[in-house]
Amino acid sequence: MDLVNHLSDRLLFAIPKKGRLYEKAVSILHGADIKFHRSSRLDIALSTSLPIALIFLPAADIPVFVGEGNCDLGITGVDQVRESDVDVDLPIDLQFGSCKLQVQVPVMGAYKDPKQLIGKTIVSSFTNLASKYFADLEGVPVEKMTTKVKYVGGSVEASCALGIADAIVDLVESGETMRAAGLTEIATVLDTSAYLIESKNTKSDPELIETIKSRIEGVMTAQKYVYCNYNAPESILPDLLPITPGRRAPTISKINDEGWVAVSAMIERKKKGVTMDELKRKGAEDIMVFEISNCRV
Ligand SMILES: Nc1ncnc2c1ncn2[C@@H]1O[C@H](COP(=O)(O)OP(=O)(O)OP(=O)(O)O)[C@@H](O)[C@H]1O
Ligand SMILES: O=P(O)(O)OC[C@H]1O[C@H](OP(=O)(O)OP(=O)(O)O)[C@H](O)[C@@H]1O
Repeated sequence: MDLVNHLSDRLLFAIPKKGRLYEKAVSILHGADIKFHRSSRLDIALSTSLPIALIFLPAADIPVFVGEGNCDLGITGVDQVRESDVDVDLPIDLQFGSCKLQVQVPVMGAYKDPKQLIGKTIVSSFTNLASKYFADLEGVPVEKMTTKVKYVGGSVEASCALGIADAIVDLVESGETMRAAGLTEIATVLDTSAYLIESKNTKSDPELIETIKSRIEGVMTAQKYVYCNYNAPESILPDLLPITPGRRAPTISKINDEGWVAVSAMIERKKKGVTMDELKRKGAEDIMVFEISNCRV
């Protein structure tokens, strides 16, 4: 099939083809009802529900494709955007892929402060960010700094033990990889998470871009909130409504029981246990919580 000929009037959306961001990025597409079928080994998939072509690319290449306008939208880590130094918009924090880019040194070694690494050798997959960090520490432009920054594409954490680095700059989430390699962090270069990124040079239909963004925002909201419903005597509503104020306001409905009402409101998922406890304590009954599979707010 000549896929490229089908792309001209489609919005191009770059998605990580593998690695840490792949599954969650695809689950956001599903949540946003962007349907597609990806044939095995094919890096382009046409959406069957919207005029979108999904382009599966390495997370590290996505900022450049979006920055140069080859793709209209993308999903990747802020770390990759900053490393590529491209000018793109970052409209939505997708609330996954959170980690820190950190300076790491051998636990038993002499280095306790990043300034002690000036003039030493640093290994990283993020050579631009690492270079800028150490140039700032030295107070000179990157071209004039004495610290050497070398590129390694993977297993960066082995570099100190192998004797090719005094320190590394690498991503840390749980810290397991770092600790297993006998390293500890002494500074943070960047906090990162996955974002929807948007080209500043897109020629795609602005309405379609707004639709996609609004759907993805809906997925984010559906993940953040659950729907809470309870019955209560109308007389105690002043005690209960401050616990469930809703995003805009709670819905209050009459029920077929004199003096009683039903209340429903979106509540924050992470507070649902505490919210239900408090409602019960203050006199609410029949308290139920439902998943929100999707929404527009
Ligand atoms: N341990 C982690 N926890 C959370 N997010 C991470 C972690 N490691 C990487 N990321 C995020 O995922 C992005 C892609 O990292 P990943 O290691 O999956 O890269 P990859 O090179 O595309 O895949 P692979 O390592 O399989 O070759 C990173 O730029 C970062 O934003
Ligand atoms: O703090 P942790 O939870 O251990 O995560 C950190 C590790 O995750 C990433 O690598 P990944 O496992 O994706 O493989 P890679 O080294 O091949 O990039 C990163 O490069 C670290 O090595």
